[in-house]
Amino acid sequence: MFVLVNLKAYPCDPVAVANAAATVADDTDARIAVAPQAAHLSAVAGTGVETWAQHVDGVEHGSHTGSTLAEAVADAGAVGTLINHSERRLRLADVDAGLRAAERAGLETVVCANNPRQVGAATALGPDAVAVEPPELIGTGTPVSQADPDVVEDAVAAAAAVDESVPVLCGAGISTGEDLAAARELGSEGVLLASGVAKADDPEAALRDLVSGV
Ligand SMILES: O=C[C@H](O)COP(=O)(O)O
Repeated sequence: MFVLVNLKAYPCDPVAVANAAATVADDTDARIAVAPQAAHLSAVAGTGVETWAQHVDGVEHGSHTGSTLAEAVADAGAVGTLINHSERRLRLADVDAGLRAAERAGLETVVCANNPRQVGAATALGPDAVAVEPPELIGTGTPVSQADPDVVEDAVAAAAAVDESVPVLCGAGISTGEDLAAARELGSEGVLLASGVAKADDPEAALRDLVSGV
């Protein structure tokens, strides 16, 4: 199971969370990655934790003020990127362009989708993985894997119908080992989570609990 921790724009200490994630990953052999704000990528990568971007734009080097360039993200130490997070939704053409930019820069990709139909469409664009996240459960602490198991199973089926080699992650409200174990039972190969770690008083303890479900 892949545990991808998105720090969003939460007021946590990204380096402290990254150090906690690196420690837990080393102790447990779990695959844990942290996706901080773009401005914090270098600092987070400096901890040795697997580092992901929250977004890249579908642009190349050139006149693109304010954009997030895939090559710059990779130079800062990221090895992967989210695309089309529910809080950073893109048009289909921009998801495609973001994927091609990430590929060009050698970044692994997870394309997010709100429901199984979108998972099928996202899979057709050729990402390394897709993640299903019902927007209404994001940030609620109510885990998708227990509150809405059908959406996870249907997402796994939707991705497999397009390309069986593309793994499915699930996210929204995941915070415990029990939530992660439930996700795995439904066919998910990883979890995308944020508040359960970024807002935890003790991120290391939160991560240890999570990976107990691996
Ligand atoms: O990127 C993470 C997801 O939006 C889930 O957020 P959450 O774990 O706070 O529900």
